[in-house]
Amino acid sequence: MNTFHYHQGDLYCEDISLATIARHYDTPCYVYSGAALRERYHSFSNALGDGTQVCYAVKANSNLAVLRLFAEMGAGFDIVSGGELERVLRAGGAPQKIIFSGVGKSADEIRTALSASIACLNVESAAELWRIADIAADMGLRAPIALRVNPDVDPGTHAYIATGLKESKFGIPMDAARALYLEAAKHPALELKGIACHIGSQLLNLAPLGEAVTRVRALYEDLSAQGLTLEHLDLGGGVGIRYHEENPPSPADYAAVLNQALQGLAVKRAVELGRALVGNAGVLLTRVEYLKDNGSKQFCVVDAAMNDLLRPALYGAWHDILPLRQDAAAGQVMDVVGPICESGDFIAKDRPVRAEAGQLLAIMGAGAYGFAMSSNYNTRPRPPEVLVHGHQHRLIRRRENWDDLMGMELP
Ligand SMILES: Cc1ncc(COP(=O)(O)O)c(C=O)c1O
Ligand SMILES: N[C@@H](CCCC[NH3+])C(=O)O
Repeated sequence: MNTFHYHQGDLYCEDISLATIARHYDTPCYVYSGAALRERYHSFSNALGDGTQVCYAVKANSNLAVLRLFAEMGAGFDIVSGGELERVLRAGGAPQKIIFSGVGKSADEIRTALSASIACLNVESAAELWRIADIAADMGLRAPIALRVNPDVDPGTHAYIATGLKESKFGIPMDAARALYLEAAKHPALELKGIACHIGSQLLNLAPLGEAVTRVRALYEDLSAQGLTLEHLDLGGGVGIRYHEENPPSPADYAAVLNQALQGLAVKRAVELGRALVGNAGVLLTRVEYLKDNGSKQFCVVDAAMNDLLRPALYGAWHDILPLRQDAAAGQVMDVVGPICESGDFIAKDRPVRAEAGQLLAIMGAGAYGFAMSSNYNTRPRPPEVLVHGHQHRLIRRRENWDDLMGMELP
């Protein structure tokens, strides 16, 4: 699907030029394609088939309108906080399709999740398991749980987003999990539902995932042999996308890896996909403020910064930058930087960009972990978010104003 494409020299999102959107909402501004969000969800859910519940990982992009769109298509949700639970419920997500991951669930978050009757809490330590059991007993309920296991595989991704190595804070080591399941099975306030696992994000090679799923299967079969039959396997998320020249796995490749590792096993499956569903459905529009020549180095200073899109500063991540008006002339090699007072505030380093002051640019691949990781650093208002459907555009979150930024009234 050609979501973002040039038409007569102008960059379009679906049937509307991004320059029209930039004029309407000003910059910086996030723009998402409704058609691309739908297409990505359907591609994955069709490839994975009926036995697999696709749970959208809310952390990637938690805009309420985006969540509603996924809820309407039948998605479940993977949440990691009470705030994300509140968002999913407000967006109309079904509680019985919500799974709650994360290493540090507070007592309040656990109580709220149990009151909402969500599908499953993915437990990341023995201490958390017994906290959940105590709270559920106190509420007179049985808590539906899975243990998130740490399969100790190297996902071959950026160290900050690898989660399934034994030195990472996530999950419970396989052997400890085996013993913990048998202990948990005796607790009257715990209902053992499944096994969960997630090895990392932006996976481009799925072999480590296949290995992890094979280890999860072995645990499942071992527990079954001991009389503990679980209902589902939650195989995490992490499918990578193309930011630059990567060759990411297709939904069919992903389904094939899971099917191969689970061949012949009749058990329900869930996946927790974030980036692969939203990453390439969104862009961040920005305007060039100044060109600056420091003698040895040229800079293109734009009005978007690390507070709007943190990925380049945090991971050295690459995002393509396209002009909204195509220009045949060759670009000049520059650093594309924002107005924030940090040398780490860059969108791109040593990038050929054809830019002049006032020109509009699109930072591509910004639909996942873009707005979701934005902040008010340097007291900058967070940008608006806009959803496109065909020629229609709709504001789905307004730009923050000074009152939003101040946070309090002085007496
Ligand atoms: C437990 C869990 N589930 C799902 C995700 C979503 O990952 P991704 O956006 O890479 O699909 C993450 C993030 O890595 C995660 O930690
Ligand atoms: N924030 C990361 C992904 C984190 C995945 C969440 N566990 C990124 O932008 O690539």
